[in-house]
Amino acid sequence: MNDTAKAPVLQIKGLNVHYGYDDRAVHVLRDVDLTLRAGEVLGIAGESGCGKSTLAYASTRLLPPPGLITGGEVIFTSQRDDRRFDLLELSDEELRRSRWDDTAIVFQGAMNALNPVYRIGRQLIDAIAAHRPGQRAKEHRARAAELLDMVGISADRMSSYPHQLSGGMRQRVMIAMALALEPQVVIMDEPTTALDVVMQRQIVEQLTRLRTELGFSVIFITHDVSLLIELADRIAIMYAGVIIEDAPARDVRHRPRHPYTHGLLHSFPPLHGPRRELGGIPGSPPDLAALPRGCAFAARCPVVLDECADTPPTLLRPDEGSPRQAACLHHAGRSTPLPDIIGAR
Ligand SMILES: Nc1ncnc2c1ncn2[C@@H]1O[C@H](COP(=O)(O)OP(=O)(O)OP(=O)(O)O)[C@@H](O)[C@H]1O
Repeated sequence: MNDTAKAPVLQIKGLNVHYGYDDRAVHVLRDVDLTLRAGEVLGIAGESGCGKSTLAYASTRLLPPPGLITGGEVIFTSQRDDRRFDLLELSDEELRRSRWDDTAIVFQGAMNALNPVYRIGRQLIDAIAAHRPGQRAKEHRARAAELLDMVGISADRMSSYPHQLSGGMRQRVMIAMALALEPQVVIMDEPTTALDVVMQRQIVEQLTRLRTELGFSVIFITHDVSLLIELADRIAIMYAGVIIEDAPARDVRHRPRHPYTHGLLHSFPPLHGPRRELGGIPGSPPDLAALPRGCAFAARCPVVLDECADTPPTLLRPDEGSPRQAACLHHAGRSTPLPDIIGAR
């Protein structure tokens, strides 16, 4: 089955977020469209401040003030029954029922969200019991032990307090908690960033295995595109609050279309394969409160054209049915195969 043939499980459509109110509000997410398909790992990468966390929070209705969703839809389509709804339209009660059961979230620094005064077994059991009140305590306990085992932590650790576990183990407990109710979608925002490379690698491998075993879909957010290349089926690159490239991971790796993607790839050492020269991207992202009229990346772009200053590029497919999209004037209106402009220069 090709990438676009799988059923969509989460469709983010025209999502807009502002921070602040009145004429001082800053438009942070601008018309974001993104589709997560059944069983897929969709990676989202971009430098700090480009809106990745805002996207995760907004699409799960967890955006704290002064963030405000100012437009769009987040359609969840269950793969197990015939439920289909816009998460942004749910009542608080409906949202409470859907959260963790349909969509679970592991946030940045989630390992610090464990309560220091309760044993980890207790915290897992409480989370399961809150959503499965019909089950017996014995079943909750067995499920908690099974979940810990799934993430490679022995069940006798149930009686440990969070401070008795390493950072990597605590993060795995949080992943176990997210998987407790067998959600169909798991959103992970920088789940491995605070960990060392070895632990990061172990968690990513574990996640890949669990995804295959349990069949959930993942949105994995990180600033490290090299990590996504290992893990994701598809990668969306964000810059200044918009998606600027969305393509299968292998295409992002071998033939990035957007000069920003190309720059990101040369900002992190690859986890595998030949070494490449690390250049980084000179300059820094623009102030979202004062975006330029044309392409937001123009000032940093190594292949900028004159018209980039005035014409904002839109996310386009080279042709109907292509799994790739890029928002760059170099690619606008061209048919496949797109010339690899960046490589050619
Ligand atoms: N509470 C807030 N009030 C005002 N602006 C905010 C607030 N939180 C975030 N922003 C702005 O929104 C933009 C996007 O931030 P966001 O945290 O979503 O980016 P990110 O890509 O996840 O970055 P990081 O990787 O550093 O978490 C940034 O420019 C930030 O300054």
